[in-house]
Amino acid sequence: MRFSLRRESQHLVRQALFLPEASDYIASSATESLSLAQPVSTSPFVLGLQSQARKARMAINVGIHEPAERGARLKNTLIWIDDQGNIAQKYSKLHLFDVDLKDGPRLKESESVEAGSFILPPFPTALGNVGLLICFDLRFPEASLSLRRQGASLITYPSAFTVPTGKAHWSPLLRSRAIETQTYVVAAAQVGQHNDKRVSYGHSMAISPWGEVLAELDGTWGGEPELAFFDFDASLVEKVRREVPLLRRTDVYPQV
Ligand SMILES: O=C(O)CNC(=O)[C@H](CS)NC(=O)CCC(=O)C(=O)O
Repeated sequence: MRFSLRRESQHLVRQALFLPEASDYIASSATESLSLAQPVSTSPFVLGLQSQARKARMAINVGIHEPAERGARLKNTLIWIDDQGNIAQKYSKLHLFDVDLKDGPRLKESESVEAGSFILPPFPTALGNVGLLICFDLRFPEASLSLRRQGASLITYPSAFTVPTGKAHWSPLLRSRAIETQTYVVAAAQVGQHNDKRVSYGHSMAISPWGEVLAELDGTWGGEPELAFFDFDASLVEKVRREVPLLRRTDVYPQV
């Protein structure tokens, strides 16, 4: 599932493409996932995207797997390829998805993945200051609030949500993160059946800092990747923050 973002000015159209978490592959076991991971610098998948970004002069945000430095582990990593094709930023998922739902699925991300250890400070792009988080990170508002405090105007959550948790939580979580941080939220999502063990909920979404759903894809895999478009407007971020100032009571609760 693909997702795109467009910004237009009088003489210039700048675009960025947002792809889901684990866009390189979704494996059916920890062992298979470990065997498929490639270093970012030599991964044909990543090199191909870098070359496309360079040709199209378009930034690409994409989730991939990479081998961890130590041991037989992976990192669940998100990279920002700039419009010159360089890997400009890299973030690894902080919160690992270990769940055991009675009616399924059971997933233990920590069996193969080593958690990241830092929040990447938001970085300037044609779409304002972008903050990177991944999928299950969506359930931890501390991370997005920290990015907001550090100046983010857009936060991405590339995802591969499960169907039951997606039905129950996906849209309210995304809208809550956008409303409480007053940032754009972009969540490109895997969709459909990957293998015997994995199905993803889909419903890629872009949400405004006011909480409005600007673009949404459905939860069905039609055999071809789909694109949704929205426009980024930096002045809307300023407007929402000016109209509804969120002054925190950090004398009462901790600042994150
Ligand atoms: O496994 C891979 O290769 C890629 N990683 C994922 O798909 C991850 C870990 S299993 N999925 C999630 O975090 C879903 C979160 C979710 O569904 C929720 O928070 O409800």
